[in-house]
Amino acid sequence: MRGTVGELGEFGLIRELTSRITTAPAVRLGPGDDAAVVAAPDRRVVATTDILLEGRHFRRDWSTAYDVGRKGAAQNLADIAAMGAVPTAVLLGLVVPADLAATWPIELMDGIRDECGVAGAGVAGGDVVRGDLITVSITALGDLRNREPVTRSGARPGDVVAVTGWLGWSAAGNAVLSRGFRSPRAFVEAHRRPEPPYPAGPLAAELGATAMTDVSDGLLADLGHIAQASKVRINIRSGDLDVPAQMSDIGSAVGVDPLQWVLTGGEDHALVATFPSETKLPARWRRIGEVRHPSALPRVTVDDAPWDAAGGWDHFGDAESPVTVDGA
Ligand SMILES: Nc1ncnc2c1ncn2[C@@H]1O[C@H](COP(=O)(O)OP(=O)(O)OP(=O)(O)O)[C@@H](O)[C@H]1O
Ligand SMILES: Cc1ncc(C[n+]2csc(CCOP(=O)(O)O)c2C)c(N)n1
Ligand SMILES: [Mg+2]
Repeated sequence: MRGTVGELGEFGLIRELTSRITTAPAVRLGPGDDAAVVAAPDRRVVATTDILLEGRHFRRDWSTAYDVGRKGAAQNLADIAAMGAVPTAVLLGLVVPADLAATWPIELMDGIRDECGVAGAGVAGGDVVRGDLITVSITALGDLRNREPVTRSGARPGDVVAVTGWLGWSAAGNAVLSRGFRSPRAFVEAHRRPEPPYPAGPLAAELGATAMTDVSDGLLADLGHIAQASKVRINIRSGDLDVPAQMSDIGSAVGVDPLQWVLTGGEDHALVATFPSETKLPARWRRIGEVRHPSALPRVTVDDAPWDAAGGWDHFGDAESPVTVDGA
């Protein structure tokens, strides 16, 4: 594909994008009509939306269009899994400049399609608009399969806190990239393409998880949402967190405590959940803490003490990008 988006035109672009998607069981009527038709066997639909903005969520010199597609789909599909649901379909709202190479949105769509394929979902439709900054707005739908949704508000004192998936890898990759390096590759790749453990969400629901969320803003920040919604305190035991040797090496090289990445780095989309203490945790879930009664301490503590360094990502916070600004 040669030329720009402007040369292709709106309908030419839509034709290129939709010609690349594959079928999925839940998408009964895909792109091409005024709206799509998506099966909802449970009769309740789980729905979520997330925006990726060029410069804020991704940089074209750090990530390929394909990577951005994988990541944009992943962060939405992870939200569906975090409700204990199975992803069914996504819709793509896309803003692109007219002078953008046409290959960019096409490769983006390839990434979205492939990540949807990992999670079992399909692309049901979307919209394209011309604008100055690339904006990728994805909406994902999911099915509860006759189970109750796992909300943020069900954690109870005595529950155990467990996590599955990666923590701190994306933030370490971000730190590497923002210093102008391209390696170690594993961390850079983790930043470009998170790997949420999709099937673990419905499995946790099946096992009676009392609360769950995906880690998008940082473990402490996202557990803070659970603690607040559940009116409890959550304590994390730092000794139970995995800090890989290579992450420590990067930390030493750039002068950041790697535990800061594990505790406050977002974008890995690990799943963190609370379970009744007697639950036998499935393989790959690691126990990292426990739910306590509220006290004078902050809602989330590390080793039963306040965590004084930056807590996580806030788009409107003072330290807007706590994991990229020298890791503090
Ligand atoms: N503009 C908005 N209008 C209505 N509800 C919103 C809006 N922005 C956020 N929310 C709601 O607020 C809640 C928290 O949103 P948030 O974006 O923090 O969750 P998330 O998608 O899990 O996190 P992340 O965006 O970091 O992936 C969600 O239920 C979301 O639907
Ligand atoms: C170029 C660039 N700079 C910084 C970051 C880091 N970052 C951006 S948004 C976010 C939290 C989740 O956002 P949201 O709540 O919108 O899902 C994080 C950790 C990045 N990915 N790319
Ligand atoms: Mg989430």
